[in-house]
Amino acid sequence: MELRVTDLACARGGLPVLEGVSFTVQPGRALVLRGPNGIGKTTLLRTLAGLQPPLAGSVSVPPESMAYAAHADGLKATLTVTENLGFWARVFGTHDIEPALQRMNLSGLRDRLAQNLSAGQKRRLGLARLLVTNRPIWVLDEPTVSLDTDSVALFAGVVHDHLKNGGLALFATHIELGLASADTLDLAPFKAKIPEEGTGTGFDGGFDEAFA
Ligand SMILES: Nc1ncnc2c1ncn2[C@@H]1O[C@H](COP(=O)(O)OP(=O)(O)OP(=O)(O)O)[C@@H](O)[C@H]1O
Repeated sequence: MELRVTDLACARGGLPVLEGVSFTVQPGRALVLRGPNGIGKTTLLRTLAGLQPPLAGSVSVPPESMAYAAHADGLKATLTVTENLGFWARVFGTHDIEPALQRMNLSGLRDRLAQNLSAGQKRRLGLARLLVTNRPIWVLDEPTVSLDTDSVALFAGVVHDHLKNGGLALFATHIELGLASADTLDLAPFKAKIPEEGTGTGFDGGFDEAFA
Protein backbone atom coordinates (compact mmCIF):
# COMPACT_ATOMS: atom_id res chain seq x y z
CA MET A 1 0.00 0.00 0.00
CA GLU A 2 1.57 3.30 -1.05
CA LEU A 3 1.08 6.54 0.88
CA ARG A 4 0.16 9.44 -1.37
CA VAL A 5 -0.20 12.92 0.06
CA THR A 6 -1.66 15.55 -2.25
CA ASP A 7 -1.58 19.31 -1.79
CA LEU A 8 -1.95 19.02 1.96
CA ALA A 9 -2.28 22.12 4.14
CA CYS A 10 -2.24 21.94 7.93
CA ALA A 11 -2.52 24.31 10.88
CA ARG A 12 -1.52 24.45 14.53
CA GLY A 13 -3.13 26.66 17.13
CA GLY A 14 -5.44 28.04 14.46
CA LEU A 15 -2.61 29.27 12.24
CA PRO A 16 -1.66 27.70 8.91
CA VAL A 17 1.75 26.07 9.20
CA LEU A 18 2.34 24.18 5.95
CA GLU A 19 0.60 24.24 2.58
CA GLY A 20 0.90 22.50 -0.78
CA VAL A 21 2.66 19.43 0.64
CA SER A 22 2.68 16.55 -1.87
CA PHE A 23 4.72 13.36 -1.82
CA THR A 24 4.40 9.62 -2.34
CA VAL A 25 6.06 6.87 -0.33
CA GLN A 26 6.10 3.37 -1.79
CA PRO A 27 5.99 0.17 0.28
CA GLY A 28 9.47 -0.75 1.44
CA ARG A 29 10.60 2.89 1.52
CA ALA A 30 11.18 5.41 4.28
CA LEU A 31 10.82 9.18 4.04
CA VAL A 32 12.52 11.54 6.47
CA LEU A 33 10.94 14.96 6.93
CA ARG A 34 13.49 17.70 7.46
CA GLY A 35 13.27 21.33 8.44
CA PRO A 36 14.14 23.70 11.27
CA ASN A 37 12.38 23.73 14.65
CA GLY A 38 8.84 24.98 14.30
CA ILE A 39 8.51 24.42 10.55
CA GLY A 40 5.63 21.99 11.15
CA LYS A 41 7.03 18.44 11.11
CA THR A 42 4.97 17.35 14.13
CA THR A 43 1.89 19.13 12.78
CA LEU A 44 2.22 17.33 9.46
CA LEU A 45 2.66 13.93 11.11
CA ARG A 46 -0.34 14.53 13.41
CA THR A 47 -2.44 15.50 10.39
CA LEU A 48 -1.40 12.39 8.45
CA ALA A 49 -2.17 10.20 11.45
CA GLY A 50 -5.70 11.65 11.65
CA LEU A 51 -5.19 13.40 15.00
CA GLN A 52 -6.23 16.70 13.46
CA PRO A 53 -8.04 17.52 10.21
CA PRO A 54 -6.16 19.00 7.25
CA LEU A 55 -7.04 22.51 6.06
CA ALA A 56 -6.88 21.23 2.48
CA GLY A 57 -5.62 18.33 0.42
CA SER A 58 -5.86 14.58 0.79
CA VAL A 59 -4.11 11.52 2.17
CA SER A 60 -4.58 8.30 0.19
CA VAL A 61 -4.74 5.92 3.14
CA PRO A 62 -6.89 6.05 6.30
CA PRO A 63 -5.35 6.66 9.74
CA GLU A 64 -6.29 3.08 10.63
CA SER A 65 -3.39 1.93 8.42
CA MET A 66 -0.92 3.93 10.46
CA ALA A 67 0.88 3.48 13.74
CA TYR A 68 1.78 6.88 15.14
CA ALA A 69 4.46 7.35 17.78
CA ALA A 70 4.75 10.85 19.15
CA HIS A 71 7.29 12.68 21.31
CA ALA A 72 5.38 11.64 24.44
CA ASP A 73 5.66 7.93 24.83
CA GLY A 74 1.99 7.43 25.79
CA LEU A 75 2.85 4.79 28.36
CA LYS A 76 0.71 3.89 31.36
CA ALA A 77 2.99 4.76 34.29
CA THR A 78 1.49 2.32 36.80
CA LEU A 79 1.48 -0.70 34.46
CA THR A 80 4.48 -2.94 33.92
CA VAL A 81 6.30 -3.30 30.63
CA THR A 82 4.32 -6.43 29.68
CA GLU A 83 1.04 -4.92 30.87
CA ASN A 84 1.67 -1.86 28.74
CA LEU A 85 2.44 -3.92 25.66
CA GLY A 86 -0.46 -6.29 26.37
CA PHE A 87 -2.78 -3.31 26.57
CA TRP A 88 -1.69 -2.04 23.17
CA ALA A 89 -1.78 -5.52 21.68
CA ARG A 90 -5.44 -5.77 22.71
CA VAL A 91 -6.19 -2.31 21.32
CA PHE A 92 -4.70 -3.29 17.97
CA GLY A 93 -6.11 -6.80 17.94
CA THR A 94 -2.80 -8.68 18.13
CA HIS A 95 -1.81 -11.16 20.84
CA ASP A 96 1.82 -12.16 20.96
CA ILE A 97 3.93 -9.50 22.65
CA GLU A 98 7.02 -11.70 23.13
CA PRO A 99 8.66 -10.91 19.75
CA ALA A 100 8.29 -7.18 20.42
CA LEU A 101 9.75 -7.54 23.93
CA GLN A 102 12.74 -9.43 22.62
CA ARG A 103 13.28 -7.27 19.55
CA MET A 104 13.45 -4.06 21.60
CA ASN A 105 15.63 -5.70 24.27
CA LEU A 106 12.98 -5.41 26.98
CA SER A 107 12.72 -9.03 28.17
CA GLY A 108 14.80 -8.34 31.28
CA LEU A 109 12.55 -5.41 32.19
CA ARG A 110 9.22 -7.13 31.64
CA ASP A 111 7.92 -6.74 35.23
CA ARG A 112 9.17 -3.21 35.83
CA LEU A 113 6.61 -0.42 36.10
CA ALA A 114 6.78 1.96 33.18
CA GLN A 115 7.27 4.86 35.62
CA ASN A 116 10.49 3.24 36.85
CA LEU A 117 12.09 2.87 33.43
CA SER A 118 14.88 5.17 32.31
CA ALA A 119 14.14 7.65 29.52
CA GLY A 120 15.75 5.42 26.88
CA GLN A 121 14.00 2.29 28.20
CA LYS A 122 10.66 4.13 28.04
CA ARG A 123 11.44 5.07 24.49
CA ARG A 124 12.24 1.44 23.62
CA LEU A 125 8.89 0.40 25.10
CA GLY A 126 7.14 3.11 23.09
CA LEU A 127 8.79 1.75 19.95
CA ALA A 128 8.00 -1.88 20.87
CA ARG A 129 4.38 -0.77 20.70
CA LEU A 130 4.86 -0.26 16.95
CA LEU A 131 5.62 -3.93 16.58
CA VAL A 132 2.36 -5.05 18.18
CA THR A 133 0.21 -2.73 16.05
CA ASN A 134 0.70 -4.82 12.92
CA ARG A 135 0.09 -1.66 10.90
CA PRO A 136 1.89 -1.15 7.59
CA ILE A 137 2.60 2.58 7.87
CA TRP A 138 4.74 3.89 10.71
CA VAL A 139 4.56 7.61 11.42
CA LEU A 140 7.30 8.49 13.87
CA ASP A 141 8.11 11.80 15.51
CA GLU A 142 11.72 11.98 16.69
CA PRO A 143 11.75 8.23 17.47
CA THR A 144 15.37 8.11 18.59
CA VAL A 145 15.27 10.81 21.28
CA SER A 146 16.92 9.49 24.50
CA LEU A 147 18.27 6.37 22.76
CA ASP A 148 21.94 5.48 23.11
CA THR A 149 24.01 4.34 20.13
CA ASP A 150 23.16 0.66 20.58
CA SER A 151 19.46 1.38 20.86
CA VAL A 152 19.50 3.61 17.78
CA ALA A 153 21.09 0.69 15.89
CA LEU A 154 18.47 -1.67 17.34
CA PHE A 155 15.71 0.65 16.23
CA ALA A 156 17.22 1.08 12.75
CA GLY A 157 17.22 -2.72 12.44
CA VAL A 158 13.55 -2.89 13.41
CA VAL A 159 12.68 -0.25 10.82
CA HIS A 160 14.78 -2.04 8.22
CA ASP A 161 12.84 -5.27 8.83
CA HIS A 162 9.54 -3.40 8.67
CA LEU A 163 10.48 -2.00 5.26
CA LYS A 164 11.74 -5.37 4.06
CA ASN A 165 8.35 -6.85 4.96
CA GLY A 166 6.61 -4.33 2.72
CA GLY A 167 5.83 -1.69 5.34
CA LEU A 168 6.69 1.96 4.94
CA ALA A 169 7.82 4.62 7.38
CA LEU A 170 7.68 8.35 7.72
CA PHE A 171 9.95 10.12 10.21
CA ALA A 172 10.65 13.49 11.61
CA THR A 173 14.19 13.16 12.90
CA HIS A 174 17.48 15.00 12.95
CA ILE A 175 19.39 11.77 13.53
CA GLU A 176 20.87 9.76 10.67
CA LEU A 177 19.43 6.25 10.96
CA GLY A 178 21.61 4.76 8.25
CA LEU A 179 18.67 3.45 6.25
CA ALA A 180 19.86 2.96 2.70
CA SER A 181 16.39 3.37 1.27
CA ALA A 182 15.45 6.56 3.12
CA ASP A 183 14.48 9.57 1.05
CA THR A 184 14.28 13.06 2.50
CA LEU A 185 11.78 15.87 2.09
CA ASP A 186 12.71 19.41 3.10
CA LEU A 187 9.56 21.15 4.37
CA ALA A 188 10.94 24.71 4.09
CA PRO A 189 9.41 25.31 0.61
CA PHE A 190 5.98 24.44 2.02
CA LYS A 191 5.96 26.98 4.83
CA ALA A 192 2.53 28.64 4.86
CA LYS A 193 2.29 32.32 4.05
CA ILE A 194 0.50 33.68 7.09
CA PRO A 195 -1.15 37.11 7.31
CA GLU A 196 0.88 38.18 10.37
CA GLU A 197 4.09 38.08 8.35
CA GLY A 198 5.44 41.40 7.12
CA THR A 199 3.35 43.58 9.43
CA GLY A 200 6.47 45.14 10.89
CA THR A 201 5.97 43.66 14.36
CA GLY A 202 8.91 41.31 14.04
CA PHE A 203 6.62 38.51 15.16
CA ASP A 204 6.39 35.77 12.58
CA GLY A 205 3.15 34.25 13.82
CA GLY A 206 4.74 31.29 15.61
CA PHE A 207 3.90 30.75 19.26
CA ASP A 208 7.29 29.51 20.34
CA GLU A 209 8.88 32.86 19.53
CA ALA A 210 6.21 34.68 21.55
CA PHE A 211 7.18 32.77 24.71
CA ALA A 212 10.95 32.64 24.14
N1 LIG B 1 -0.48 23.47 20.70
C1 LIG B 1 -0.08 24.47 19.92
N2 LIG B 1 -0.77 25.61 19.84
C2 LIG B 1 -0.37 26.62 19.05
N3 LIG B 1 0.72 26.56 18.27
C3 LIG B 1 1.45 25.46 18.31
C4 LIG B 1 1.10 24.34 19.14
N4 LIG B 1 2.03 23.38 18.96
C5 LIG B 1 2.91 23.87 18.08
N5 LIG B 1 2.58 25.12 17.69
C6 LIG B 1 3.30 25.96 16.72
O1 LIG B 1 3.12 25.39 15.43
C7 LIG B 1 4.31 25.51 14.66
C8 LIG B 1 4.73 24.14 14.15
O2 LIG B 1 5.09 23.33 15.26
P1 LIG B 1 5.60 21.84 15.09
O3 LIG B 1 5.67 21.25 16.46
O4 LIG B 1 4.74 21.15 14.08
O5 LIG B 1 7.06 22.05 14.47
P2 LIG B 1 8.26 21.01 14.30
O6 LIG B 1 8.81 21.23 12.93
O7 LIG B 1 7.82 19.65 14.65
O8 LIG B 1 9.29 21.54 15.38
P3 LIG B 1 10.49 20.82 16.21
O9 LIG B 1 11.59 20.51 15.23
O10 LIG B 1 10.89 21.90 17.18
O11 LIG B 1 9.90 19.63 16.89
C9 LIG B 1 5.35 26.18 15.58
O12 LIG B 1 5.43 27.54 15.26
C10 LIG B 1 4.78 25.95 16.98
O13 LIG B 1 5.18 26.98 17.85
